[in-house]
Parts: sequence; structure tokens; C-alpha cells
Amino acid sequence: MTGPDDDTTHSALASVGASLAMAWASGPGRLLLRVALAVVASVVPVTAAWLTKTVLDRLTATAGRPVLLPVLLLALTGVAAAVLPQAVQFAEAEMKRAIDLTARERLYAAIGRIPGLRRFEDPRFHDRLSLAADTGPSGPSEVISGGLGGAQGALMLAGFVGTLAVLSPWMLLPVTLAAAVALRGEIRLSRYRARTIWRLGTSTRREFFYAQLLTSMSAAKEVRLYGLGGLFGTRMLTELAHINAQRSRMGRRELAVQGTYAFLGALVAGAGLVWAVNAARAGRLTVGDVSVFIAAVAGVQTGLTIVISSTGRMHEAMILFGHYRHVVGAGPDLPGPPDGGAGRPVRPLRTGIELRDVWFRYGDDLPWILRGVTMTIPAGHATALVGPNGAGKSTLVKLLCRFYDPTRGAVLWDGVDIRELPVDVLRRRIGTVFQDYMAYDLSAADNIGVGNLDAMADRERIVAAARRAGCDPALEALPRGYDTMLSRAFESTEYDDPGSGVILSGGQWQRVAIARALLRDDTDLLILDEPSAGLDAEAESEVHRRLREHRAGRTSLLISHRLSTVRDAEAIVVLSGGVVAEQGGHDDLLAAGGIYAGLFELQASGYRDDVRS
Ligand SMILES: Nc1ncnc2c1ncn2[C@@H]1O[C@H](COP(=O)(O)OP(=O)(O)OP(=O)(O)O)[C@@H](O)[C@H]1O
Repeated sequence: MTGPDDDTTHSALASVGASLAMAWASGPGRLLLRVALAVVASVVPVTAAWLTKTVLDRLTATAGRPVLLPVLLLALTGVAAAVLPQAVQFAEAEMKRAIDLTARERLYAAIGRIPGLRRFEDPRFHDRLSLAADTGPSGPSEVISGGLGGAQGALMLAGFVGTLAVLSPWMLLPVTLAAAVALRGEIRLSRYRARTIWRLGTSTRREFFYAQLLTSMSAAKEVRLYGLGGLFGTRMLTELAHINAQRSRMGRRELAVQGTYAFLGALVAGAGLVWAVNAARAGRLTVGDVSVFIAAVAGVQTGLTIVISSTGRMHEAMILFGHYRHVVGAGPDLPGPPDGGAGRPVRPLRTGIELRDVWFRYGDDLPWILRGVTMTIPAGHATALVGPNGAGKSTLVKLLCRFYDPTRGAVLWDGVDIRELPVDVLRRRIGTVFQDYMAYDLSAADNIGVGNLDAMADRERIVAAARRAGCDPALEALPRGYDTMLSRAFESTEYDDPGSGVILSGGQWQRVAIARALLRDDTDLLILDEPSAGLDAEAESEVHRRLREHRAGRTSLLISHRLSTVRDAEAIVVLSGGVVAEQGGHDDLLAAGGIYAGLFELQASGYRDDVRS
């Protein structure tokens, strides 16, 4: 991935095209209104200057000439000049809101379409993602407003340059020179600004991370117990100090560059004023000429300032919008089916899932986690996976769900490589309780319902899943039953009752996570990664009894460190050092006297010792 320096002219122009297309898609009427207002706003000052000249010349002319019409027109342009800024602001805000909505919709849809997990672990992608989320939605309106502002300034500039050309062509030279220098400086400034924002991405995210730790509910316990407030606070402030130093450097540079141009502009205007007054004294200019000259010099300066600042704003927005376009256009991080089509249909599992010589590591420079794993999860049977911490059990689950592809080897679904299957359909066939399952700040019903969107509104199925997971009595007893918010982060919107949110215990949450997976009752494969780690002994045995009933005749993969819960599995696979070290039934493995037998004996003796003592 590249930084904004690599954003070429082509890419910047593509940002303009994409911005216009998005503005048009968000509401052509708003875009056209904004364009029309820009045209009017550019014409008004020039018209006002010429009308002022006409009025003054007619007033000072020896033979009295009618002034009513130009005065009325001048008053009209005054009204337009007074109302236009508000109208432009309103039209711009309307357009911005509409584009923001479209841009966010497309951004989050694109993020949702990333099938794998690899991108989310890439810090550079994260930097881009936060820039895309922060600046992307306002990017198109910034590009368009900058462009229109620039066009408006340019039109106004053209009008006043024409005026100057008529009155004093030689004044054009210093004015144009000052403009060219200022424009170049502003473009370099905008590039520098965009580069600084990009460079500050990591610090900004870190600062946000520490700020969140200091305020989040989930970290509150440890932060207080270990007295981490000071440490995280200092780290947050260090990041902030770094960000502020960079921004302050940027501010100083802006001040130096823009101050110099303002000074140059004022010098040119002052010199012009001296000349005009002298020319009027000498009778070469009328009073009206002097007024339009003063307006023209000021207008050229204003027009230039608008062109320069708008170009800078547009340029910076184009570069930053490049990050948004990159994220939205990034495409999938896992290859689709080989023929480029929809992929082969995922048929209900008949024979089983096979891992064939699977090698996997999380990155080219990271160690191998799986080193040629070959095993089968037969259809209709319960398979258990055990092994020490870090053996790669959860990694294997991620490969089964196809969050990553094996670095070498293949995962086969009834003999078909899962890379040939549509990943979303494959995932619909799998129900999983992850070791690090999510606890959503949603109602109890929604926390289960998200496991199967088709059943989300079906309370009966949700309650049935909760019963199977053994959490129905606990949820039923909540203040609002299944409608109770399982969080204190938000007020319940339905009841508008800040006291209605509850916090479940770890074991209760675990059962809710199990119910979520069980709501997918038509899946082919049920994966349970440490489903009962947080349960007390009685609850654990009850949950396992229910799960056994549920799994009976279904294909399941159970991962557990408590070997008493896996002994009933038809096949137990021991993963160690990234390879399948042993496999077989409980009795066979015990008889073999290998790793499993050793672990089982260790756990059993722990209980026996406790009973004896
Ligand atoms: N996203 C990741 N990026 C890099 N390394 C990872 C990632 N996830 C896991 N690992 C590494 O992969 C190895 C296997 O982790 P995994 O979670 O699969 O083990 P496990 O057998 O499930 O362990 P446990 O019994 O502790 O749950 C560990 O060394 C871990 O540090």
C-alpha cells in the first residue's frame, strides 16, 4: 500500500470524477443548485463594481444623466450579495449531508464485502480505513465545493482582470505574478497537509486507543485495579503532544506561506491605489473609473484568494479521498471461485470435511502455525480437537470458516476445495461459537437473533435456541425479558428507561453465544471452540449434555481443554507443534499412552488428589 505521495495526477483526477459521480448519485438537483449559485456568486461582484462606476460617473457628469435604473440594479446586486453566502452555505450543507450518506453506505458495504480477516490485521490498512471513515464521507463535497469555489473565484477573477485590462493593462503583470506564486505555494501546502495527516494516522489511532481505554467499561476494572490511569493517560498525552507538534508545524508553515502572499497582494493593491488617485488628479480617470479600479484590484485579490484556497482545499480533499477510494475499491482479500463465476453450489455435507496437508502462517515473515495437518471431520459425527495453548486449534477453525486460505494444502467440503465454493454460502452452512465470541450492546433477543438473520424476528425460535443453550430461565427473568438490553452503554430506546440495561455474568454470556450458534439449526457443521470455559461444573455438564443431544447425528467439531467434555466424541484429534500428533477414540488414545493419555491423567489426578485431601 502506498501513501498520498504516490497519488498521481491521474488518481487525483479520478477522485474528481468519483466525487462528481457520487454527488450526482446522491441528488442531481442539489449539485445543480450548488453550481448555479456558484455562477451567480461569481458574477455579482463584477456587476456591482461596474454599476457603481456608472452611478458615480452619471452623478459627477456635467450634463445630468438618469441614475435611477443603475441605482436600482445596484441595490438588487447588493441584496443578492447579502443573501448569496447563506444560500451557498445551505446548498453546500444539503449536498454534503446527502453525499455523506451515500459515501458511508458505500464504505461500510465495501468493508462488509471483505471476506477474510487478513486486511483487518494490517496496520496500514487500518490507517487508511480510519482516514477513509473520517475524511472519506466529506471528501466528495470538499472536492466539489473546492472545485466550485475555485471556478467561482476564477470567473470573478476573469471579470475583474477584464476590468483591469480596460483601465490599466500594466497592473495585470504584478497581479498575475503574485497569483502564480501564491497558487504554486498553496498546492505545495495542500500536499504537505495531506502528507502530515497521513503520517499522523498511527499516532491518531493510538491516541484514540488510549483515550478509549480510559473511558471504556470493559477496561475500567483493570485500569483501576492495576492503577493504569496514569500510564495510559501519559501515553495518550505523549501521542497528543506529537500530533499537536506536527499540526503546529503545519500551522506555522501555513502562516508563513499565506501571510507572505497576503502581504504581496496588499503591496500590489496599495501601489495600484496610488496610481489611480494620481491618474484621476491628472484627469486621465473619472471618479467612477477610480471606484471600479479599486473594486477591481480588491476583486482580483479576493478572486485569487478564493481560487488559491479552493484549489488547495480541493487538492487536499482529492488526495485524502484517494484513501476512501482505495478502501472502497480494494476488492476481496480472498480469491473468488476459480472460474470467476458464482462458484460451485454448496451441497449438504454427505461425507465430511477434510484438511489435506494444510500448512498455514499468518504472514510470510511469521512462523508456521500449521505444518501439514491432515485430518477428517466425518459427516454426522462428533470430532474433538485438543492440544496445548497455541497449538493452532482456533487457527484451524478460522481456516474451516475460510477467514484465511491455507498457505499450502486444501480444505475440502465433500471432496471439493472450499476455495471453489461461494464463501457466503459456505459460511451459512456453519454455526460457530468462537472462543472470543462477541457480546453485543443489544437486547437479549437480538444477541441471539444475530446468529441467523432469517430467524431474528422469530421469537419462538430464539427462545428455543436459548432453551437448548440453557439460558432461557435467566433471560426470561430479566426486567424486560428477552427485550432487555444486555448493556449499560445505551439507554433502551424502546422503553426509554436508563435502568433497564443489565450486565450478564461470563457464563451467562457464554450460553447466549451458544444459543446464537444454535439458532442456525439447519447448518451442516457446528464448531464449538471452548464453549464452556466460563461455566461452573454443573452448568458445564448440563450444557454439554444439551449440546450432545443437539449434535447427535450432526457434524460437529468441539475444541476443549477439559478432556472430560471430549471423551464422548467419536474421534479425538490431538494437535501439537502444528501437526496432528495423535488421533482416535478416547479409550484408544488412553491405551496408546501418548500426549492425550498424559493430559487426561494429569487432569484426572488433579481431581483425585483434591478428593483425597
Ligand atoms: N491473527 C494472528 N496473527 C498472528 N499470529 C496469530 C494470530 N492469531 C493467532 N496467532 C498465533 O497463532 C498461534 C496459534 O494460535 P491459536 O489461537 O490458533 O492457538 P490455540 O491452539 O487455539 O490456543 P489456545 O488453546 O490458547 O486457544 C499462536 O502462537 C498465536 O500467537
